[in-house]
Amino acid sequence: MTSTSLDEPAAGGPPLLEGVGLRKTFGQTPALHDAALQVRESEIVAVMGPSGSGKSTLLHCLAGILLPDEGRVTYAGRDLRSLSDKERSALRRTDFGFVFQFGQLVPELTCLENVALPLRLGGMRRRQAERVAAGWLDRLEVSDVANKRPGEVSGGQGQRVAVARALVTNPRVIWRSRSWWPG
Ligand SMILES: Nc1ncnc2c1ncn2[C@@H]1O[C@H](COP(=O)(O)OP(=O)(O)OP(=O)(O)O)[C@@H](O)[C@H]1O
Repeated sequence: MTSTSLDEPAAGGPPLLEGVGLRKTFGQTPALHDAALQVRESEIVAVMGPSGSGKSTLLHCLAGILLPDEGRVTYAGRDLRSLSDKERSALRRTDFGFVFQFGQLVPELTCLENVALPLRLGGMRRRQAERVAAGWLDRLEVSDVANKRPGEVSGGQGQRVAVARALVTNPRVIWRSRSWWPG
């Protein structure tokens, strides 16, 4: 598994997000072995590697979704392990935008409600949250599916709705998880 910076990182300054010495094992299966990654403000990074090499596990540890067995993750100078579950959830809601590989949208909600969900969870009123969400659906060119449920839209439309939901809170870190495909 390797990481590549896709642009010139902002010069100097500490990394916004850093993982050091990360290890994670699921039962007998080692997923991460001494993994490390640094991301600076405004930097775009691709993590590449074969299926099962630990990319999702790495991203989940860096985002505080999973706690590594060993190692440290620091975001904006704060060690994620020092935060409570509630604080880590709040951080994910406000600072991280995630586009998952599968099953990311809530099937019972319309696409508009899915995009508005992070804002609603943050306490925004429905009408305002849906107005902001509608703006993102428009930017992603999927306004026409706003009132459909995820099961009624194409795979590409669903991915765009998921991207809109990841961006709706203006997060500082955006994750896009997708399997590497050889060839
Ligand atoms: N919840 C889990 N329980 C048990 N094993 C797991 C779990 N999640 C991941 N693994 C195992 O950990 C290893 C790394 O998985 P991970 O999902 O991080 O790989 P990946 O590089 O993201 O794969 P892909 O490109 O196929 O999505 C694999 O061997 C996988 O089977």
